[in-house]
Amino acid sequence: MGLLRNLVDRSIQFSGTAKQIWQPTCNRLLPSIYKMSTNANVSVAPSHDAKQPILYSYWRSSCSWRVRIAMNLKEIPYDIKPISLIKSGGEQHCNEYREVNPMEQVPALQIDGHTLIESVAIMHYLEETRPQRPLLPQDVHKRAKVREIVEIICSGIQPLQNLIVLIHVGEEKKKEWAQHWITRGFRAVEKALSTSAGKYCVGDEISMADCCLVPQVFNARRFHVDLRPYPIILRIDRELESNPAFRAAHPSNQPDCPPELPNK
Ligand SMILES: O=C(O)/C=C\C(=O)CC(=O)CC(=O)O
Repeated sequence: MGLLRNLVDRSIQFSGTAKQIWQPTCNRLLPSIYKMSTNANVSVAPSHDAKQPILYSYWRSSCSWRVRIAMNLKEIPYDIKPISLIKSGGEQHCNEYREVNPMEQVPALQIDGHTLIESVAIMHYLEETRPQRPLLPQDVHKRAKVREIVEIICSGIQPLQNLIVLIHVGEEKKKEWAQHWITRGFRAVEKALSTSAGKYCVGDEISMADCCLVPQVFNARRFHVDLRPYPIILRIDRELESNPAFRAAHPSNQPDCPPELPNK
């Protein structure tokens, strides 16, 4: 399996025709390969095992992605139930899903007989019930720093550039709008990191802040934000790129990722 995984991992270095042929195959293979190595069960149907958590997720929802990373880091087995935010006007708005998440957003997590919504609340629940591989530091000041970075991203950036807001802003203005709010927030994140970062956002241990940062960097790239003014953000993103828990949670490794990635 190590060899196969290595081969698939290396496919991201391919370019041109080789990439066109190999990449769709990889997109299909990766979920099962990562499933073998990270416990993330990516079957589309809900699990028959009532104890197995179900994560309602969309491949490039950054909020779903945060939770996928946290689940993978803590090695919690789970099934993914994809909710398409775009198909037929958005499956998140259908009556059945509104019962799961009245906010009509992803993620939602069914776990321990409860349905939880809101990615940060979910990460805290996981932290409190599954303390293995902690995502908050012991030191109170470091914990405050983690929460500060989480808050900047999850309250100060992402909600301003999420799908419902961009639909409201309109096709013509959405890129500039997203760039404005991401740039404003990343200035603050970079400043926070200048005193808190070690190898990762806060010191040398991966925390909730890293679970939130990496998906937000993906969004920044999607909206063509100039990331050169944020060298610490870029360094940490690069550092985490090869981490198996982060790789398995990446949009391109999700069962609902389209074979041809949309370019906007
Ligand atoms: O594929 C799409 O076009 C629709 C939805 C998204 O991107 C997800 C978001 O709303 C962005 C986010 O989670 O930050």
